[in-house]
Amino acid sequence: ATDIIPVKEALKLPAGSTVKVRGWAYRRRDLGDKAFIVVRDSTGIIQAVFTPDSPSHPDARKVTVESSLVVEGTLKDDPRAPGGKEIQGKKLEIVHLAENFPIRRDASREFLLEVRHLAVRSRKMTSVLKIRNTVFEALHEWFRANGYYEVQGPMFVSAAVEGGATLFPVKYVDGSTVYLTQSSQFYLEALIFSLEKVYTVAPSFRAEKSRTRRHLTEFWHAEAEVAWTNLEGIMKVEEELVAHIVRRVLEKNAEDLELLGRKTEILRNVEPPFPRLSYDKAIEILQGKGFKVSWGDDLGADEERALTEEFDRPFFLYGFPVQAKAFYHKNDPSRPEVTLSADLLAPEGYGEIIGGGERIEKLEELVEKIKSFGLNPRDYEWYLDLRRYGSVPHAGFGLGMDRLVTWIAGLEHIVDSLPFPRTVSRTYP
Ligand SMILES: NC(=O)C[C@H]([NH3+])C(=O)NS(=O)(=O)OC[C@H]1O[C@@H](n2cnc3c(N)ncnc32)[C@H](O)[C@@H]1O
Ligand SMILES: [Mg+2]
Repeated sequence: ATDIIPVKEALKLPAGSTVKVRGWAYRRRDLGDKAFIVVRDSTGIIQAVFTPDSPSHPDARKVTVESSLVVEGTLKDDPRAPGGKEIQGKKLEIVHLAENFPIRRDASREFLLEVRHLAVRSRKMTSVLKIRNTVFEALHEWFRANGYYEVQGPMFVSAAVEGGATLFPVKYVDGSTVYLTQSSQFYLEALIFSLEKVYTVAPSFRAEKSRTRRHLTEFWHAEAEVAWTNLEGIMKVEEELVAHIVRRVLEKNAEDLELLGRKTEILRNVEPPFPRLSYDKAIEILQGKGFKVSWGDDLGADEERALTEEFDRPFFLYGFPVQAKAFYHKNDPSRPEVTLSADLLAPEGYGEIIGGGERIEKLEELVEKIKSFGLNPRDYEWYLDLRRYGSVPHAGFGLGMDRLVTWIAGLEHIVDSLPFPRTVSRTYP
């Protein structure tokens, strides 16, 4: 009996080989009395043709798109077929005859989101998911190879990390109101007193009102925290990590990047050290480009997009004004109006993929900062405790995994970077 092999392996065999593959009918058409079925499995697609002399010909003509099946036959070279080979079908087992598959080639973007549970079968989505897999795998690989411990923070939390405006309140079992986590940062800061270098990969939740191509309401957030280090130290971690991830995708997903039509030259520039641009200089550049920005303003997607035009690789934007960053950022002692913060911006218009910096390690300074932001120190009691018992200089960052995948894969919209996106207007399927 012939063993079932992946489509990708079958395509490597010489003409005349007997092959057996299984998967789903990706395409289906009849040409005269020949029944053509393009079989898809997780490794690729291959065309099979059944002619009237094959006992399976009647079944082949019954096959509908997305029917699950097993096909056996002899390989023949055919430059017109995908992968340059075609199976001369001998045997066909229909595992399940699909009902009328609702996705057509001209399906709208909105419809494809509505039936995302079926649209994930597309070759584009399959390639994106393989790239996403490599991004997550490479991130864990780098952290593990560099002495970090993987830890987990809670998803139910009691206070905002990144401002109250994007908190999702949840009615807890005891009737109290808690929130979905915006960031595991504070919990990582607690854990460095045990493990010194920690990271986590978990969902974070933001009730973002803005409909943009880079905001989700639930996104995958890789965060790290490192004791004894500073802004420069954490930027070095970030650039080595991102360079490692991009290198791995270039190594392992060349075919996927090609299927997506992704030009990869710029990804080959992703080697440390990344350029560093001060916020001051960024404001000058933007004003020079005609943007109506003044020093102190936060920078939005348009401003970031304009800045990325100055670079052909990811770059750090550092030294944000105090009022443009969250309360926990440490003020620069030599210039108290700015923080020891840095965002990492991806080129080609993608903008911010990482936010991070040095944390305030002195109790009094942190209490003052919390109050100056109009927040109540009592809401941050346990976080303040971390400054009462052997406080240390420390820094960390948060990397948006979906944004990173969007940039590396060269996607139009962040919703295309993960299987089941959650946005302002979508929580289905
Ligand atoms: N441990 C830390 O220092 C992380 C810090 N508390 C934090 O949450 N920073 S951040 O708000 O800039 O978010 C970090 C990154 O998280 C991503 N991010 C942030 N918000 C979103 C939304 N809404 N959708 C998708 N991705 C998002 C984006 O890449 C940001 O650069
Ligand atoms: Mg940010």
